[in-house]
Amino acid sequence: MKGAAVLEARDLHFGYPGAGAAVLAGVSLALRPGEVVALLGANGSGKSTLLRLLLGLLRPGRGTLCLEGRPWAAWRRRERARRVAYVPQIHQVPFPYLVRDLVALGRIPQRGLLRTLGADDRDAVARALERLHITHLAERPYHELSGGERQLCLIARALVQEAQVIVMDEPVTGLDYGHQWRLLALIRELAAAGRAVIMSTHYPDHALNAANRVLLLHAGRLAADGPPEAVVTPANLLLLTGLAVSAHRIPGGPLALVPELVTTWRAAHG
Ligand SMILES: Nc1ncnc2c1ncn2[C@@H]1O[C@H](COP(=O)(O)OP(=O)(O)OP(=O)(O)O)[C@@H](O)[C@H]1O
Repeated sequence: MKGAAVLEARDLHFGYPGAGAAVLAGVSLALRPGEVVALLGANGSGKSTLLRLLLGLLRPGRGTLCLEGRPWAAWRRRERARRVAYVPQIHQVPFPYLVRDLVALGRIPQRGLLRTLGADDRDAVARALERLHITHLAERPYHELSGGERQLCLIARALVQEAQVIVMDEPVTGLDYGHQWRLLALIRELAAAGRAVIMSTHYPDHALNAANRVLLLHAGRLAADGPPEAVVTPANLLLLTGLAVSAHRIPGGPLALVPELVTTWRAAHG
C-alpha cells in the first residue's frame, strides 16, 4: 500500500530491565492510512511489547519512533492521544464506571480533562455503542461485565477517540464467533475510511482474511512483512506454531487453513 507512514518504527531494540535476553531486536515497521496490519506471533514472542513500544508506553533501548513523520518525543501528550488510540489486552478500572462513562473517557483527548461532555460527545458515545451493538450495556457497571462485553466497551472507547491510528492488542480475544467477525468487518470499515489499524492476533485466518498486511514476529525479529497470502503460508505457520497446516483455495474465494492434525483425526475416526 502506498502513501506516507502515519506511524513508523525503525530498528527497535528492547529488553525488560533485569530480564536476560532481549525481547525485540531490530524491528522496523511502517503503518499507513487505510491499512489493517495483523501482527502474528507465538505466546511470549513480544507482540504486546511491540505494541506498547509503538504507543510510547515503553521506551526502546535503541531505535526511533515517528508519528506523522515527527519523532515521538516531539509531540505533546494530548496531541499524541488525539492521534493514537489503544485497545489493551487486559484492563483494570480504578473506579466503578458505568459503561457510557468509560466509553466517554475516549473523548478526553478531544475536549480536555476538565470540560464537561457536550451533546456532540454524548452523540459520539451513543453512535459507538450502537456500532458495536452494546447500547443495552450503557447503564451497566463496567466491572460487572463479562470479558467479551468489556472488550467491546474498550473498542467503543477507542472509536469515540476518533484517532487516526488504532492499536489493538488481541481485540477479538474473549469475543464469540459472531462478534469476532463483526469486529473484523468494523476494523476493515475503519481502515477503508482512512484510519490505520495494527492488531495482534493468534488467529492466522483472521490475519489472512481481515488484514491488508501481516507481520510475523519470531525470535525477537520480524520474520515476515507482506500481503496476507504471502505471509500466512504453511511454511510460516510451521515456523510460528510448530504445526503442519495446509492451505486450500475455496474456488473463486479465500484460502482456508486446515491443521494436519484435523486431517489425521478424521482419517482415523471419520
Ligand atoms: N513487565 C515485564 N517484565 C519482564 N518480562 C516481561 C514483562 N512483560 C513481558 N515480559 C516478557 O517479554 C516477553 C514478551 O512478552 P509479550 O507479552 O510482549 O508477548 P506476547 O507475544 O504479547 O504474548 P501473548 O501472545 O502470550 O500475549 C515474554 O517472554 C514475557 O515473559
